[in-house]
Amino acid sequence: MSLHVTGRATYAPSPRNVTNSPRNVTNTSRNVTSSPRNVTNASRNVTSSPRNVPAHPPSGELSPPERAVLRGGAGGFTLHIDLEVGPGEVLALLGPNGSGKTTLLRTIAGLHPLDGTLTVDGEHWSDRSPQQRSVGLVLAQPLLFPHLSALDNVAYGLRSRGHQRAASRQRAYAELAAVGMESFAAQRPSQLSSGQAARVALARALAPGPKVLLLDEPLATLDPATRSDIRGMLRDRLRGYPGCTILVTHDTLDALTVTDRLCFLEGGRIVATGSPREVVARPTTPYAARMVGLNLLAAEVMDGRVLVNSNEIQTSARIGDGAAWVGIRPSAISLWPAPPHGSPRNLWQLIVDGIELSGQTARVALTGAVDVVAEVTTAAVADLDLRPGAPIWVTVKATEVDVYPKTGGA
Ligand SMILES: Nc1ncnc2c1ncn2[C@@H]1O[C@H](COP(=O)(O)OP(=O)(O)OP(=O)(O)O)[C@@H](O)[C@H]1O
Repeated sequence: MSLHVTGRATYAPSPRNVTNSPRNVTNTSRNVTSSPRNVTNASRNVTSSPRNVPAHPPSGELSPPERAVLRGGAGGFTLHIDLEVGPGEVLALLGPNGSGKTTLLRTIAGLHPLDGTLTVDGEHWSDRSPQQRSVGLVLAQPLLFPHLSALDNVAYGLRSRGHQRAASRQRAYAELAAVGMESFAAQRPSQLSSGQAARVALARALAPGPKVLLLDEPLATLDPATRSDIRGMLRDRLRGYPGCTILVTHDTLDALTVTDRLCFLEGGRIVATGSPREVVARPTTPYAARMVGLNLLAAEVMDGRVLVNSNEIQTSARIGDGAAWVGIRPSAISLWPAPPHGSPRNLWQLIVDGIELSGQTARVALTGAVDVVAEVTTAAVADLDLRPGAPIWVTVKATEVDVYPKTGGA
């Protein structure tokens, strides 16, 4: 099973979009909460539930932020995509708000038109209706049918595809067992915790054996402890799934621990891809660097000298001339009240821009000749009397500065 999607998906700038937009159907909170039908079979949203499709919402009915989202901004939006997902591969789709992640999922599910081609398992899907696509979908809200048991929620997709009741329930039971929920088979959604409901939602999406599994921030609404639990379950369950999975997330841990490959979207384009290991070691976009907590500086290498904002950076790395990235781990940055002496190192006097505490560690944003974040102990914050606006001496050993070409890395 493999998936290849290439082409464009566009939202026109015209406000007329509001009346036709598929986004009206699945993504506004009104639709999501009003009908669980939205979830189990993406196609149903569009065709079979008029309740969900406000044909001509009176202009006063939408709030200004809702209208802005539906319009896609004054200039509209175009997703340019060329993406392959291999058999059994779990791909993380990452990027800032509005970069096109959900649009890509919707395009694959057939809920948004594609000007291009989509092949899955060698079959052309571009002209198929959403109903004809073998897609499982999980959203942030599990949206289970409240009047059905967990078992019948999971069996629903099979039943609606014409499978016998007994066979559907047997399969549904196996799917519940695969996510550790067999003992909750008879429970109604109102009797389940948020984590249990998330497990049932995954079982429901996988029960019909879809070729493609689309997960749009499935852990986003869970509390941290449940999230960590469900993240482990997701990783285990997906390991045995032969189809193609795309997981949209804003969470670094989800991306690094659940997926095989990371794909970064920005402004509707793929700007970087790489394995979790590659992205952690050498991110190539500021967004990716922030996600993995690395300082990333745009540099130019000229005659072997590495320049950031015309400041030379000392590094033991050697690369050819041209555009490059400089990567510095926050923990490799040392702060001093006065300039220290010693081995070859970078020395700057910078200004403290902000301080964030997390347990025993503080992240100190620094600005000046270079803009970096340093990670120090909270004790150091007190000892150095760090506060926004204060000058501070900053060193980084040459051996701690990685330099790589802008075209390399992930
Ligand atoms: N129905 C629509 N009509 C017009 N523009 C839309 C519509 N839906 C989304 N857009 C615009 O398309 C762009 C991409 O939106 P999309 O929801 O795909 O982003 P995203 O990366 O999933 O964002 P987030 O992380 O906030 O969920 C945004 O500029 C958005 O405003």
